[in-house]
Amino acid sequence: MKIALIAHDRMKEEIVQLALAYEAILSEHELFATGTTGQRIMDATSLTLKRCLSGPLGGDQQIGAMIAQNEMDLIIFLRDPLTAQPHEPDIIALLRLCDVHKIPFATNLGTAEILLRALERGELDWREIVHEENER
Ligand SMILES: O=C(CO)COP(=O)(O)O
Repeated sequence: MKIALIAHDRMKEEIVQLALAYEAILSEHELFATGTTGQRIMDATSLTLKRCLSGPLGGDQQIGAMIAQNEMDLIIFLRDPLTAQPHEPDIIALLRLCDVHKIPFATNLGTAEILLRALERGELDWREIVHEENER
């Protein structure tokens, strides 16, 4: 599965802790991240992530493009609910595309943990069927 991990600055420590706690599960998947988030996770874990640009420089849009092509299977995006972001339109666009393609999307730690446990139990395997149908 292709999983994107993204966090705003005030949430970076949370996503690093999440990646550490779920490293074994995450290591079985293809991981993507926005620039700084990806670097922080790679510095703290043994995970390898494909890093896009930093969010404000277009990283959200790069991940959004993958979602638009229905290539992304799970998004964990720990958004900062208390700080305005200069690239808010990119963030909203990413969210909207997840809804268009029915991609599981977590915006906080509570939901992120539920989704990662569901992933471990194989409850997101329906995404493989979506990919097979897209290839036809
Ligand atoms: O701004 C972001 C998401 O909107 C995250 O970008 P960075 O991971 O580069 O900080």
